[in-house]
Amino acid sequence: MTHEHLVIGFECSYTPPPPGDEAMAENPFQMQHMHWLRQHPYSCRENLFLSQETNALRDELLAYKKAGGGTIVENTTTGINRDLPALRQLAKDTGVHIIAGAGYYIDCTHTEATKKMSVEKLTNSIVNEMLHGADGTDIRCGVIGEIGTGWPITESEMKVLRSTAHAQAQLGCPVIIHPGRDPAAPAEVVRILQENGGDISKTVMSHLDRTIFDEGELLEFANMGSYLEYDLFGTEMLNYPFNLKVDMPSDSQRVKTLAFLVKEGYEDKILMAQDIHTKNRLTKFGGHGYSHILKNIVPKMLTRGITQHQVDKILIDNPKRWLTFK
Ligand SMILES: CCC(=O)NCCS(=O)(=O)O
Repeated sequence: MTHEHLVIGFECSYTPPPPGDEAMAENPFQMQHMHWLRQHPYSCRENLFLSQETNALRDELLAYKKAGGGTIVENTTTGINRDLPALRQLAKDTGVHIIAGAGYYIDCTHTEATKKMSVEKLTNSIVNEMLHGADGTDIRCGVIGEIGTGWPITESEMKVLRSTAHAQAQLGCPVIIHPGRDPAAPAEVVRILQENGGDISKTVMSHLDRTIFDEGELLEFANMGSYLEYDLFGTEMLNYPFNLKVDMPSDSQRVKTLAFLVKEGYEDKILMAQDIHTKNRLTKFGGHGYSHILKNIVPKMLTRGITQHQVDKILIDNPKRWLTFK
């Protein structure tokens, strides 16, 4: 899985509940609220602290391993409460390889100190997280990202993008991007990375499921050469609170889009994940858990014209190639 979170505090994305449901914001987390939480995952404060569920996460990772999973890229960057010692402990306890992410999430999580940093300083901080260790530990990150960008891209996000490209040019390492919620956002980020010496063939564009809907626009973007990541498998909701104009696709629609991209020749560029970042998605609380793709989505893909060989490319070969330093 190339885009997951295990230990994350996502309070930056808190969104007030719809009128009439205000009390849900502070309600303790309860099983009887699970349907509501699936529809409004960012409107109950307690749901945003996946980091409180270390024991459940250990069980999740053991179940993931049993389902055939070997590695998880954990994309929690500075701003959303990265906890590298906790990740190291989870990896030791379960034998699942966990690859941590370097760099910074979206603008609203940048501190004043981060906003004041020059591109050179930001580059050095990212390179340091990759080569020597992050957050005062000796734990080195294995990818840059998820690097957070909004729409429009802010000045501070622009500096982080430029420093990401400079760090990638130095290290030959994998990069993963969280684009803004506009169909034009992914291409704009790719252009900025390219102009600053980034390697697009080693860059993942995340969250395409909620970003590009038109097939022509998708092919145009695919042609720019990044990996194309569909990473919200398991998330089905009526009203997507971060952009009410967007209809969040179902898992069946996601599989249809993957089959389309495979038919168009992009099987070497597709990546998949579940981007779990709230508590309600854990199996402990009746959610789909980290094994959803392996257990439920792969069998569906095989019934929709995607071969086992192509599934292996998407789940094994493509992640391996992306994660290998040049
Ligand atoms: C930290 C998790 C994250 O950024 N997830 C993306 C959610 S969405 O923007 O695709 O809704």
